[in-house]
Amino acid sequence: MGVEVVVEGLSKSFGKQTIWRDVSLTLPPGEISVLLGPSGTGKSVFLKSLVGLLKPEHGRIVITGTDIVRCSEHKLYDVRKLFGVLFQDGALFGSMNLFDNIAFPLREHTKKGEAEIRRIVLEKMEMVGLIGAEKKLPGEISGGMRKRAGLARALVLDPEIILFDEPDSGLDPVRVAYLNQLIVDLNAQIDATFLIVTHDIGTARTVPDNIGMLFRRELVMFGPREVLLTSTEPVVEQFLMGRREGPIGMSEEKDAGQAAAELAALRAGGSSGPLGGPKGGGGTGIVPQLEPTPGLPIRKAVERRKDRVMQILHTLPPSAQDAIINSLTREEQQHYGVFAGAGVTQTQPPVQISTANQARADQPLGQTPRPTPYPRTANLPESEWQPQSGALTSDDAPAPAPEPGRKRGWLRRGGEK
Ligand SMILES: Nc1ncnc2c1ncn2[C@@H]1O[C@H](COP(=O)(O)OP(=O)(O)OP(=O)(O)O)[C@@H](O)[C@H]1O
Repeated sequence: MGVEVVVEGLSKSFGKQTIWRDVSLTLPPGEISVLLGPSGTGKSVFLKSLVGLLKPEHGRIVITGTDIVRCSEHKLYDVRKLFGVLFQDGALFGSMNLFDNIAFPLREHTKKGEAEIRRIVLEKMEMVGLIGAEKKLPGEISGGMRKRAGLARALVLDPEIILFDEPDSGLDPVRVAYLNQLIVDLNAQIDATFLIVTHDIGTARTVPDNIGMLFRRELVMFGPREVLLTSTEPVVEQFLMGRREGPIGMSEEKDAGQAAAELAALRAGGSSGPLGGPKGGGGTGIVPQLEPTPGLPIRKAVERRKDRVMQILHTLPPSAQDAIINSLTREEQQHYGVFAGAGVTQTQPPVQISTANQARADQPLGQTPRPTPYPRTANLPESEWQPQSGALTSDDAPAPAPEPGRKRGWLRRGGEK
C-alpha cells in the first residue's frame, strides 16, 4: 500500500508574491487524488514542494514520519526514493531511446545488473502499452506515447507515491480517456498514492477518490470526490462547468462585484452572454468513477476509502452525504447502518443524528420523515487507515505549529473541520 502524505499549514512565496498559504490536506495511502485550480494558482509549485524541489516558508509535509520541509538533505534523498513523478512533457532525454530513458533511474540509483534492468523496463513498458517501442527516440513518437514512456520511467523504482503534472495536457480527448484508464489500472496494480494535477474536468470527475481545488492563494476544498462534485461553491461550479461567469477571470480573479452580478444573472436563469458550455466532460453532479479493466485486480483503495469516508460522513455537506450513500449497494448501506431514499426499509435500530442534521428529524408530526441517512458510528468497522496527524519520527525535531489566526477551510484532512 502507498504511503500517506500529510500537509499542514503550508505556505509558499517567491519574494513578495504569495503563491498559496496555509494549505493543509492529507493524501490517503493508495487513493487517487486530483488537484484542480485555475492557471497560475500554484499547482505545479505544490507538486514540486511535495518532492522537496521547492521549500515552503511555513508548515510541514510529513511522509513516513519525516518532515521534508525541514529534514536534512540525506533524509530528503531517502524520502524522494518513494516518489515517481510524471512531468508534463514526459521529461525524456531526446538523444536516448525509450528503453534507455526508462532504464535511466535504475542505472543511476540502483546496483542492478543489465538482465534485471531489462526485465523491469520491459515489465513497466508492458504496463503502459509500449512494448515494441523500445528503440524509438522521443522525437519519433506521439505526445501520448511520450507521456506513457515518462510514466514507465516513473514506475521503475516501484514508487509509493506518484505525482502526475497535467498528464492530459496536449492530448486529444480519446488519448486522455486511454490515459485515465491507464492511471486507474496502474493504481489497481500497484496500490500507490496518486496525486494528479489537471485542468481536465472529465478526468477530475471520473478518476479520483478525492478532489482539491486551489484558488486565490488558498486551498478552497479538499475531500472525497462527492463533496466537490456536488458543491454549490461558485468557484467550484464555475470551474467544473467551464463557464466564464463566476469568480474566476481571465487573469485568475475577477472583481467581486462583477462576479456576484454574473452569478445572480445565472441563478435567475439569464446570462450575460453565451455560457461557453462545459469543456472536457464538464458539468456538476456525480458520474461513475472509472473501474480497472476487467481481469486486473480490484482497487484496494476503494474498499479502504469506503470505511474512511463513512467514518467522516457526518462531517460532510448533506448533498455529498446523499451522493455517497446512493453510491453504496443496499448490502453496504445495511452494513454501515445508513439508508438512502424512501424505498429502503429501515431495518437497523434508530441512528444517531448529528446536531447539524437535527432539523430533518424535527419535522412536524404527521409528515413522514425521510429515513435519516447518517451513520451509526457503532456500525463502522475498524478502518485500516487513520490520518496520522503528521506524526514525526523521534529523531526529527518537531515542526512549529502553523501560524496562529490563519483562516482554515472547512474540509481539509479528508473531511475534518
Ligand atoms: N521558481 C520560481 N520562481 C518564481 N516564481 C515562480 C517559480 N515557479 C513558479 N513561479 C510562479 O508561481 C506561480 C504559480 O505557478 P505554477 O506553475 O505552479 O501554476 P499552475 O497552477 O501549475 O499553473 P498552470 O495550470 O498554468 O500550469 C506563477 O505565477 C509562476 O510564475
